[in-house]
Amino acid sequence: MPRPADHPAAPTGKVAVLLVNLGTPDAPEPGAVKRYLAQFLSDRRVVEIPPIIWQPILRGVILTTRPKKSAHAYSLVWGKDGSPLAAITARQARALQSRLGDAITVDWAMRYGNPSIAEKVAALKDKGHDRILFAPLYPQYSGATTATAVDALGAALGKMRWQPAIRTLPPYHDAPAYISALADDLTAQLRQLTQLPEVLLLSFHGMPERTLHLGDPYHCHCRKTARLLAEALAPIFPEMRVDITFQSRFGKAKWLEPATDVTIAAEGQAGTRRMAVAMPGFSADCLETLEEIALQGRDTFLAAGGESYDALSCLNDGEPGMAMLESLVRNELQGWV
Ligand SMILES: C=CC1=C(C)c2cc3[nH]c(cc4nc(cc5[nH]c(cc1n2)c(C)c5CCC(=O)O)C(CCC(=O)O)=C4C)c(C)c3C=C
Ligand SMILES: [Fe+2]
Ligand SMILES: [Fe+2]
Repeated sequence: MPRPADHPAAPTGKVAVLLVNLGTPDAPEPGAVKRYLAQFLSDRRVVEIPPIIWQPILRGVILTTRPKKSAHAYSLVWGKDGSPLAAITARQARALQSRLGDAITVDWAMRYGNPSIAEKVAALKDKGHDRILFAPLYPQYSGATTATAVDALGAALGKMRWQPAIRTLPPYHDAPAYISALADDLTAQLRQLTQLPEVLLLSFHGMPERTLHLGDPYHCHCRKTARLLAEALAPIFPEMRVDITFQSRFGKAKWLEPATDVTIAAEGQAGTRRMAVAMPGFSADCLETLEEIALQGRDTFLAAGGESYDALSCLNDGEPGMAMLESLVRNELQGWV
């Protein structure tokens, strides 16, 4: 039977993978950073203070002071392709696309800023993708990252008459493919250093400590990743100590400890001469790895008496990380392709 002339086009039958990361400003300028921070820090999954108390602090204090300081920090790491987080996430999507082939579409979106989850899900559906694997690139689950990304997806679906079927990539903090990708990648980076570090810090993004007591598994996920990674590295580098720390403290509440900056200073003061820092919880290098850890971390360590300091790269779009992502994604796509 021919389709009536006034029937809308209804493409179907395609499968997509949508990689998702946190988001970043559109430019390293105070105005763009302010717009980004206003959206990010108004998310009640991120700052769990009642809006009646938090919004006056955010609008009156934080958004009048932090954008200028953060914009300067962003300008130190901004590349010719823009923000490192966005540029690397785009490269990861391209690399995964060529690994998966044309039968599956790979795209990427950000929880805050651009490109948004809502616009990407709508565009994929319009082009006939009625099955979408939604993949937040956070190995360790937290309410402030994984859950809020899925919330944004739910809000986007809530506006659609004809929703695609959805699967979400589970956290992969203890997946053998993730641990071995990290171990292989860090081994290669450590072997390129002129001298091995005495200590390797595994620095994860922090969270308020109370989230642990409220049942967020983030802390346990980070500790398990750190333990498995330390076990994988121990036979290769038996002389090197491996410690876990938490970085990027924000606000006045107590955050998970030990803090990375405090530990870097304490190591230098205690006589450690050579230190390296890896950040296994970040899928892509970003402000927090390139500025806070690579730049500020070095200053802190050298000022405390240390002699050599190396911030190691995240998995980014390198071979070990992309092979891991391909295997995680193929596993979740079973039955769809
Ligand atoms: C990897 C996991 C992350 C967790 C967990 C996380 C929690 C968290 N973050 C803030 C506040 C800020 N984070 C900022 C930057 C930022 N955070 C992550 C990842 C996690 N955050 C990334 C990848 C980035 C980098 C973004 C980029 O553009 O490169 C910032 C903005 C930068 C700044 O002004 O310092 C803030 C603010 C909180 C409060 C929180 C947990 C509750
Ligand atoms: Fe953060
Ligand atoms: Fe724990």
